[in-house]
Amino acid sequence: MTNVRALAAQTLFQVVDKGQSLNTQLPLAAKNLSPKDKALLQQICYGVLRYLPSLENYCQQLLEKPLKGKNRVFQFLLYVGIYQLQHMRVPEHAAVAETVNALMQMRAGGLKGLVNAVLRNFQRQQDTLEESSQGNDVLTFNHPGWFIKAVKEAYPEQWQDILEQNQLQAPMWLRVNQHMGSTEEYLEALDEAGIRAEYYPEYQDAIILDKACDVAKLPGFKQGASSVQDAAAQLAARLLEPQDDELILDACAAPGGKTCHILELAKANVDALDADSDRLLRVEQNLDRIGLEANCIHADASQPDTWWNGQQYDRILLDVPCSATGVIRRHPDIKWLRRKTDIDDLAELQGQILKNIWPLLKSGGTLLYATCSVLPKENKQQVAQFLADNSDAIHQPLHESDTPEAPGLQLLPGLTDGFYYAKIIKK
Ligand SMILES: C[S@@+](CC[C@H](N)C(=O)[O-])C[C@H]1O[C@@H](n2cnc3c(N)ncnc32)[C@H](O)[C@@H]1O
Repeated sequence: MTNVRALAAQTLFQVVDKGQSLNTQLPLAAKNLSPKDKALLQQICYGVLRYLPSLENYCQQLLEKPLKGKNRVFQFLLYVGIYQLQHMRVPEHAAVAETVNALMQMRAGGLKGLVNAVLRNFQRQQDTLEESSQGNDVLTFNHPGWFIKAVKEAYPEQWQDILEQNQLQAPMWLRVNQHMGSTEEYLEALDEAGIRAEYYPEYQDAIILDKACDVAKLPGFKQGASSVQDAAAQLAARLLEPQDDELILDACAAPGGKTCHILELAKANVDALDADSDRLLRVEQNLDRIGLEANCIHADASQPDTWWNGQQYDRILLDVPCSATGVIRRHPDIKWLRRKTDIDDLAELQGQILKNIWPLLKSGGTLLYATCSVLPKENKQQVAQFLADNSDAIHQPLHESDTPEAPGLQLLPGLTDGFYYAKIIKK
């Protein structure tokens, strides 16, 4: 099947109804597409996931009854059609023609009349339909209700801004490999290659590109001169402050962005651990490209007795599994795949990993706890509880208002992704 709209409808059905991640479904759907069609498929899938509640609301009003059972996938095709009309400014005749072509390819020509009518009625009634979202937070901000409530509670002043940022396309940040040259030098190389970029000195190794570009066009990418990594994620290695010859544990390492950064900053001995063997392979691939080495271990960080050799670490990075609610703009499927109950389960797992990894740290050693979440339960509440439970854990402030009761540095999505860091030293 090569019709991009049909592929988008199938992909969205797999993600929203079948709970599959967009990261796994998109490459499967895009396998035989040209680069241009790949980009279109991605744009449509990201867009529909960004505006799903609104699209559902319009269809609810435009259809007598929702499409169900074996016709359910065509409900997603309607979302694709409406998304094109509302956000991509595709002319009505083209949006209808392309969507009908998709129907033909999906062997559902019988739905032509219905799809035609829904898309044309959407155009006619667009203003009224859009007004029907007013006063409803879920339809206004296009996030699940439980998440809006949690963000409102945690950030009474900033909740709207956070939700609006999540709807935007994320910028492309690079990490410059300090082994191979300075950030300023790489900025010059980008300029020579005609790639416009900017440097924010507070994110020492990071450069933001004006426009996302194919990594093959980046100077020295193949040789490891730079990597794609958000500036907030780049703070991990800098805050950990790795030193030459130290023994360091990166306990949840895959796909290895932070492992590579640690090794770019120091000639350290790094154990890179992950519970997912497929993802651990990606750590090895990333290390290979950069030409650095770590000891990759497939194991469960919450059960050190199954893999630890008894040698304590100088530094530990705990980039724990989390809700990923700080990176929704990069992964809009997170909004629909995460459930409210997942947060309690994740917080329990994070607490378990933190507790069981702590004995592996040397006296005087540093532990950096990190998540790409914006939810306090996974972040400051988690670390505050840990500090209260462990008298040998000394809280190390990362900024002026970082206290043991409300510990850590919480970055919200905007210039960078949403991230959380807390630094703890062992007595
Ligand atoms: C946030 S990601 C890590 C990202 C990584 N640090 C980087 O910068 O590329 C969390 C990782 O934790 C791994 N993970 C989940 N549960 C784990 C466990 N019990 N022990 C070790 N790793 C685990 C997941 O497979 C996932 O790769």
